[in-house]
Amino acid sequence: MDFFNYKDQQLFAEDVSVAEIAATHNTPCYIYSRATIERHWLAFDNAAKSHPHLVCYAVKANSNLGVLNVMAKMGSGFDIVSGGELARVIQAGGDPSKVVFSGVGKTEAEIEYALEAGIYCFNVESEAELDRINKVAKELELIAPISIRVNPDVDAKTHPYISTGLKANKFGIERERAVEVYKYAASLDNLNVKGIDCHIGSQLTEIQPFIDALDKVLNLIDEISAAGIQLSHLDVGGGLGVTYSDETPPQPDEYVSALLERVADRPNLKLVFEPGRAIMANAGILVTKVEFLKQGEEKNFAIVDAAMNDLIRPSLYSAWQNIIPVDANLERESKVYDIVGPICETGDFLGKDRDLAIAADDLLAIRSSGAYGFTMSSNYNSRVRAAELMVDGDAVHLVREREQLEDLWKGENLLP
Ligand SMILES: Cc1ncc(COP(=O)(O)O)c(C=O)c1O
Ligand SMILES: N[C@@H](CCCC[NH3+])C(=O)O
Repeated sequence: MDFFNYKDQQLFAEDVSVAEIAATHNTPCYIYSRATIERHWLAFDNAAKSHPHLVCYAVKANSNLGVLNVMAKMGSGFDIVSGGELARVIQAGGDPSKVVFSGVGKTEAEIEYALEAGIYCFNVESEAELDRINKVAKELELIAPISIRVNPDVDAKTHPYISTGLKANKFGIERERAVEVYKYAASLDNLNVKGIDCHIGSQLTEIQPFIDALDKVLNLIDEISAAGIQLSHLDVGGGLGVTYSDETPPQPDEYVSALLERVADRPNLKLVFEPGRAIMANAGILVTKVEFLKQGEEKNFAIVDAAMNDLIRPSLYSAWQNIIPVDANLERESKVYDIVGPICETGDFLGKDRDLAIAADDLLAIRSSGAYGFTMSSNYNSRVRAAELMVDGDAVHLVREREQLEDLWKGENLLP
């Protein structure tokens, strides 16, 4: 079921007309659907019911407090990569004891904050990090729960910028050295070695790389166990892809079932999932208004009021996201356009060569923008950041106000 759909050729978010939201809250704005978030999160959780598990939503995909609050209310765990994300989880009512802390560069201050908050586990990426966590835990007279992220050297067959499980990537510990590093971790007094972790990349559209990585990690768990270290959980990371155009990734329940099959003979090994994109991407759209249509010598441009600072995926990864009219009932001449923003970069585009029937002042919706949309936005060109709205049935909640131009324009005289 798609909660962003046309009714009488008008785009709706659940029960609310997108044009009405744009009229009230202005553009560009992100609109999220609560029902979609819940449906996607539950797809993971329900599919894993038969096995001990924890779904830890990857906060980096979308850290809006309203979004986190929807997840917290369902009992979700969270995968974080900074102290800032932990603060947001706590502010949104999330349970710190269900938080896993990933990332290669945790600072002492972040480790201290997470230890005091009582998180579930640190996913550790190097020996130097083990030493740092041990040191901070000792100073606080606490024991830090840890997993080690292992790099299984599996090709995720995704965009090179978002592939993380190859030897050439900065993430995790090489498979060959893993047992040795586990022994080292177990020798440190203020660490509790609880689990193992792996994450091979994002936007994976095939199941096989996940299975290959899992099999390698299960093998490793046996080796670690033979070395006298018993692990109680396996964090399989995130990375399940979504449909942006014609990709056919496995559905969350297929993905979870395929992984569960491999651990059926390990009923005490808790599985941790870290999905981000699969929950949020298609739970959000970015709405933008056409400012001008411009005829170039070789191309037609639709200059819109959203830009690469609002949604950087097309510029950064050449990502394709569907762009559709909010009102599909307008009489317009159809042309092929590049949809571009006002930023002073040739790379500032949201879509290229799109067949659209539009005119100035029309509204467009950029689909699949709920993940890695607002969280990767910036103030580049001193542009204000978009508002974020959450639709819940027929109610619309402003879950983050648009930044105000005045705040940017006030300026202070910083020179003596
Ligand atoms: C460690 C870790 N976990 C989870 C995720 C979430 O990934 P995705 O949004 O692809 O599910 C990422 C990002 O790729 C990650 O680096
Ligand atoms: N930001 C990326 C995904 C990176 C995943 C984070 N580990 C995207 O938009 O596709």
